[in-house]
Amino acid sequence: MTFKGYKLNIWDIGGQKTLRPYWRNYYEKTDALIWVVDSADLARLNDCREELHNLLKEERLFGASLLIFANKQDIPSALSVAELEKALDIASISKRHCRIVACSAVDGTGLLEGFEFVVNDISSRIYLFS
Ligand SMILES: Nc1nc2c(ncn2[C@@H]2O[C@H](COP(=O)(O)OP(=O)(O)OP(=O)(O)O)[C@@H](O)[C@H]2O)c(=O)[nH]1
Repeated sequence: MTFKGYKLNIWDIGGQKTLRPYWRNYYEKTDALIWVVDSADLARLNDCREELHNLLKEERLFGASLLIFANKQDIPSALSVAELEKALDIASISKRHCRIVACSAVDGTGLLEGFEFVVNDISSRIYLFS
């Protein structure tokens, strides 16, 4: 995908438990993590928080920008960004460029805002070190 003149190579990696051991195959040279949360699925929030915080311990991902998409905002019962920040303990994520953006993959809300954050954050890093 090309966005704002940058070519993005994006891998959609399944979140199911059986697929999680394969996540490690994608850590090398990853510039950004996009963590998509089902904001309407309260039952999986604890698991979601634990997996996210475990993933962030991975040394090879220390430099990666983190975008959290609070997806499914089109569903009336979806948690707000503020509620998700609390449930996922986002405040404890330090030393990392992190943004949480409300979105809906169904109607497209928030997707541009999220990708703009990712691309701006990565590009500012690239220019800083080049
Ligand atoms: N209402 C609504 N439904 C959505 C939205 N995004 C995805 N879905 C639905 O949620 C279901 C699961 O979507 P997937 O894209 O398969 O979810 P996934 O997270 O990629 O699943 P894994 O790859 O197994 O982790 C599908 O029925 C989608 O249509 C959204 O923003 N709003």
